[in-house]
Amino acid sequence: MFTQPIPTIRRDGDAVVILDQALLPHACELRRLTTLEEVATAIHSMQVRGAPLIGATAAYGVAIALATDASDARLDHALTTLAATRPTAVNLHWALGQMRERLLPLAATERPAAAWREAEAIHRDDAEMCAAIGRHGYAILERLAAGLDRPLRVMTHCNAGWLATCGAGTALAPVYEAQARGLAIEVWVSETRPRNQGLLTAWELREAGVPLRLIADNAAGILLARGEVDVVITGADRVAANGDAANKVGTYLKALAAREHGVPFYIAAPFSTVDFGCADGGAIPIEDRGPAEVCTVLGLDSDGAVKSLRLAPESTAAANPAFDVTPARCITGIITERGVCAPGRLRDLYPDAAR
Ligand SMILES: CSC[C@@H](O)[C@@H](O)C(=O)COP(=O)(O)O
Repeated sequence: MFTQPIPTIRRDGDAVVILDQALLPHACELRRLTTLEEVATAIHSMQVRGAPLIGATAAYGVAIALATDASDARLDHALTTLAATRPTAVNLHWALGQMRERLLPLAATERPAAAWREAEAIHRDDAEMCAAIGRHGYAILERLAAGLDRPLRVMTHCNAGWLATCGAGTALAPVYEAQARGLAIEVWVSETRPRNQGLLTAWELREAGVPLRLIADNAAGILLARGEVDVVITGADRVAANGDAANKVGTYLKALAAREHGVPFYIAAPFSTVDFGCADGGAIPIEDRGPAEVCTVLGLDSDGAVKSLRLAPESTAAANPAFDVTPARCITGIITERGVCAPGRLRDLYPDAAR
């Protein structure tokens, strides 16, 4: 199974150590989180990011919160605090729901150890789900590559690689599987303004030796129109019951262009990203992260120091919807750990799901 070059999160006694993604790809630092408040800040500020990783981190946050006080009131406080950190990725709420369900029936004395056990299980399961998504997605790539005398060209958006999960990633898991099996592949990576998660994708692919080309977000249309993309695969932060999928802002435009030019468009996501409680994409809450991220950019100065640079004058009005919703009609299929399905057929894969 894929091994993360640096664990995105790991337990360290009664704390966790995270890879701080706020500085990547310019600086690689680990951070130890020891309190509920530190975990909540790490999620909100995107030191940890990516729907599956946010879910696992929140689960560890509950375990950290219960270390000294495992009363009902403390559990409730931890769940409420963590639930308020980010609204769109449903994995957060799914993981907190799992923790609540397991811990609430237990006596307070039993909860701390059980909380760590459950958080570690969520962590482990996510890595396994990524591996299964990789295998199912690989079958699609292998089929599309049949007969080609050049590498298969995959386009992705945002970062849905190992950095966004506890394993190989979601959208990038099939890419890593292809690399492991020797299928020639190259990846178009869009920069993903305003937080530039595409730079994280470029970083992890380059480190892994997967050929890639970084593009400005707006270059996706011309590449799809020219026939320079064989397939688009992105992750998701929440998939509604009808298959509409919320993902990083900019995904929708890629899906529209892919449809126009007859290029297959796949969403890769585990069960923890599926929300049967949302009938369609209109019910998915979209995070607005405020104007500052749009008006600034993070980079390295000529002395090699990580700096935030102002792009637009201080008083410039800006809007920053962080996600958009791709309608099911623009999605060729959803790659899950249980297999691939048409967007409207998720229930067939999860007949046992309550929510
Ligand atoms: C594997 S998570 C889904 C991704 O495709 C993507 O939208 C994402 O990384 C989440 O966004 P982020 O805002 O960086 O936490």
